Amino acid sequence: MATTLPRPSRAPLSDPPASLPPLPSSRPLPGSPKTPSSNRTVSSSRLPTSQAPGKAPSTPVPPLPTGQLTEPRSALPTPLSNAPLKSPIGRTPTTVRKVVSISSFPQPPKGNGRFMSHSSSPLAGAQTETRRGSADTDCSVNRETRSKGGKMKTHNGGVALRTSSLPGKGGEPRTGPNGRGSDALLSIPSPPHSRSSSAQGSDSTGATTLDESGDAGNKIVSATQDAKLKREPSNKDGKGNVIVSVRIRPDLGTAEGGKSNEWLFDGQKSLLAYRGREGGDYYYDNVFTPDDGNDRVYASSVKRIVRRVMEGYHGTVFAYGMTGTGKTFTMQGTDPQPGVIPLAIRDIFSYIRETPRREFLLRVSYLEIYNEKIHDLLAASSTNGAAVGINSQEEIKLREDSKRGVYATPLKEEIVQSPTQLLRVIGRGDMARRTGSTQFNARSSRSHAVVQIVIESRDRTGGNSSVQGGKRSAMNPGGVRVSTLSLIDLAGSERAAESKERRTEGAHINKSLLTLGTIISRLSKDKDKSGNTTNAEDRHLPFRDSKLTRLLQPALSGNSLVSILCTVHLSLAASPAGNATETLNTLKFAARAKNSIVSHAKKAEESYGAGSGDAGSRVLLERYRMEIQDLRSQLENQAKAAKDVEDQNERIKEEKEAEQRHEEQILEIQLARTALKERIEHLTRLILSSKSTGVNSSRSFSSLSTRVRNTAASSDTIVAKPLRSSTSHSTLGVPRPASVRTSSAESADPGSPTSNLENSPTTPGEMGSDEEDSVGEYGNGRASVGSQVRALQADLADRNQYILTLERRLLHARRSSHSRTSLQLSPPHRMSEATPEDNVRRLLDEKDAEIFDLRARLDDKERMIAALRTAARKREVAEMTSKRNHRGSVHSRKSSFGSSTTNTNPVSPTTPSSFLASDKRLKPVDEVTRILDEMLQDRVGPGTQGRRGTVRFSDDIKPEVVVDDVNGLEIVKGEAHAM
Ligand SMILES: Nc1ncnc2c1ncn2[C@@H]1O[C@H](COP(=O)(O)OP(=O)(O)OP(=O)(O)O)[C@@H](O)[C@H]1O
Repeated sequence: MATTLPRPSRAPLSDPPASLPPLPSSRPLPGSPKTPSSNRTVSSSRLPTSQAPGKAPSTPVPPLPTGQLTEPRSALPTPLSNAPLKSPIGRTPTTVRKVVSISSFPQPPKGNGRFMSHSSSPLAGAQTETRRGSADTDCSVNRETRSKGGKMKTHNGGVALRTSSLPGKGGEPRTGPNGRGSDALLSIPSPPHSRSSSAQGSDSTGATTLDESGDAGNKIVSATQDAKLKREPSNKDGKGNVIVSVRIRPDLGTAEGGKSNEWLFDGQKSLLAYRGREGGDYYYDNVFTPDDGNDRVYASSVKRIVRRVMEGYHGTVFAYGMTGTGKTFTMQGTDPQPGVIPLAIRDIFSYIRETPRREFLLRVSYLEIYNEKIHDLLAASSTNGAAVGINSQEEIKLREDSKRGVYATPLKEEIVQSPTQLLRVIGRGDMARRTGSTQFNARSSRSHAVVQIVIESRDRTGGNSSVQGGKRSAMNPGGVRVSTLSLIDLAGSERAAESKERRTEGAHINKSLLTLGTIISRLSKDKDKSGNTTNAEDRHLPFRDSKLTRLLQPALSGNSLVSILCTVHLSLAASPAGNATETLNTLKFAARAKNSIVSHAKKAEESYGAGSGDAGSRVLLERYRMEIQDLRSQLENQAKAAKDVEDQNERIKEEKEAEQRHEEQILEIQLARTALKERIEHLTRLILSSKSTGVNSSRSFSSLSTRVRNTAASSDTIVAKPLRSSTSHSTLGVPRPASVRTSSAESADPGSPTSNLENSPTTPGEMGSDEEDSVGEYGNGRASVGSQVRALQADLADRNQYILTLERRLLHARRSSHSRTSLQLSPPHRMSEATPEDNVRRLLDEKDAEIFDLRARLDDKERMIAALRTAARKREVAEMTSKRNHRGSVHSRKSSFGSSTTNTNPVSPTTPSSFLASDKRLKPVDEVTRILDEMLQDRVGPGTQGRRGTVRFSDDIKPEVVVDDVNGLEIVKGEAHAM
């Protein structure tokens, strides 16, 4: 079985590190040991060709000693049955000078590969079946550009090497042209000290694997170890933690260089061979032919890393190569052919869309290292493509942090939310980047440009919430994971330039690239069991010798997944200018990188809280979440406070309104009381007291008593009918019974009607019996005075009661009036115009006017009452006088004089004859009183203008005018009813 086959020996990558990359001078780099080519040369003619294609050898082959130079291929016990290398013109290449042994390189893809010389590439389309997967296609299925026939193309287009021994599709064992039977190596375990180990279950190349758990580093077998070390299973997809690819730039139809049969490549086998001096076969994870577009380059070498970055790993992609070979084209691309950066951005956002359970925050920075100085390309504004103010920037330094690693500061970072925005930001940085014309590139990048996309992500549902002492609930999302994708377009290495500026730039560029090469080279040196380099000098890795290597330190030290895209231009390499060395150096750099970078990339840990220090505070997602929480609670508090204030204002407003209403009511009551008191005083003054002139006459009192009795007897209704009833009768339009108001009670207190009420007779019977008692007790005029006083007191009590009623009604009227006024003011437009003060003022004015009106009317009526009282008093006096006279005449007639009763109209000295003359026309006092009451009712009826409760005469009852001749007053009589 092929699995027992030992590995064929490999030529070690023993080229001196100093030779990579080349210095601008054309002279060989010092200390650049050369492996004797004779020992390394394999004549293609000596390669076994007899074996049938696809057939693996059955004979086990012992491994060659480590470091041993390759034997001629024909001598190798290799299962290969390589076809002879042929030039397109049928010339068999004489030698394959060196077989570059990269033990961990991925195996060539299945199928019938075919080596092609570079120059044949334009024709390759006719011979190859190109089935490039879209950029979305997974790498493992995307390498379907298959050249039929297993031919290796030469640069000038010839078929150089037939790799008929390669297996076809279907996972058959496959051997490389140099005898690397992948399956042959499967069962050989890696030694403990091997730097090349694959994580279990990882999907990677034999050399580098992605360690999902992040524990085991993935190691690369150095070339020197290659022969003796056992091989890891090789992954045909060539994907791992470190992916090294070489891209061959197509000729663009210009006379850029020469054609050569010395350069051969086979994209299918990821092989690039140089048949010239110091040449050899170089295997990589990918060799992209000139036919391969950016999408294929991305899908095979970067896509997987981008996905891993989204999952929490750090990733670094950089393009390396001499000037004009297509680094910028590969990284940026063009509109029809977007490069790695735009394709990565597209995938980043696709991943975000496909992962709803996590939330993301993206920020981007863009810097360039120009002449060993770092410039922020986003901080510099650009005008018409020219960087403005880039030189006046604050110096950007590199710092190191245990969490962040090496980083540039201060550096502007922009938060981006869409692919378009991200592309726009990067495009802005591109505008600010330095470019210049070189010998091989009209628009050459003169600086190393680093786009850094920081991805913060967090599980929305809380993730492993228990880690925080169980305090985090589902409401609190999980910890924040921060990963970084660095996309680097290095400046091109260049030989001596003509202009001074270009030379200075070139010197810096080459120095940094040289340092990078040195580090890569030293990393690939032999290591002892503990992983230390055996050579003491090689233990020192000069990361600090250049800004570029310092910045790349975390990635080169294994913290990151790495994809190196090396670009070559074989036409240039074959040009008479002698760029073959440069191209070779690029290939060697790529080979060493593949062989030396140990990536033990781990998923970034999730962090909780904003943390402390710069590293912690950079977790913007967490900071923003906390800020959002903080702002939310502030908002809630403010809303609560606002509501409290609103409630308080409402309460204050209500209290003010209530207070105002209360004040208004008090004012109204006071006004009403004042008015009523005044009226009572008036009325009290009008009522005759016992001390009044004329009342103290005994004759008068006796006659008064008689009159009262007579009046009471003549009337069906009893005196001292409470005015309450009178009022209600009046209101209902029913004629009120007459009341007797014939005397005054000096002691009556208008302010305390209750006390008067208590003493006042409430029933007609009481009143009547009192009168009778009084008459009976005294039997003269004096006896009736007491009765009169009681009657007056009763009358006063009634009036007080009446006042109370009036007060209530007045209050009620005010309220109704107030509410009507409010309603009138209520329309929105008026409300918005009138302030509450205006309303109150207007209301007060109305009330004042009303009070004034009422007072005026009250005055009128009081004057009328006064006149009527006077008239009534005179009439009563006259009556009493006439009765006394009558009794006297009867008595005298009965006794001695026998005087006649014909004189019915005796003239009293106190009674004017005119009053007596008008006796017939005068109406009883109680009727007048009733009219007055009704008039008073009119005064206090509901409504300010007496609309309701106003006393009106009905149409069918004509008011009767009684003329008081004594006072010259006209008294209107008539049955009234409330309207
Ligand atoms: N694969 C390719 N297909 C088509 N054109 C390409 C390809 N690669 C490079 N080119 C073209 O070659 C020219 C030089 O390429 P580019 O500027 O990318 O080289 P570079 O390596 O970035 O050079 P420098 O280091 O000087 O910046 C450009 O015009 C570019 O469009």
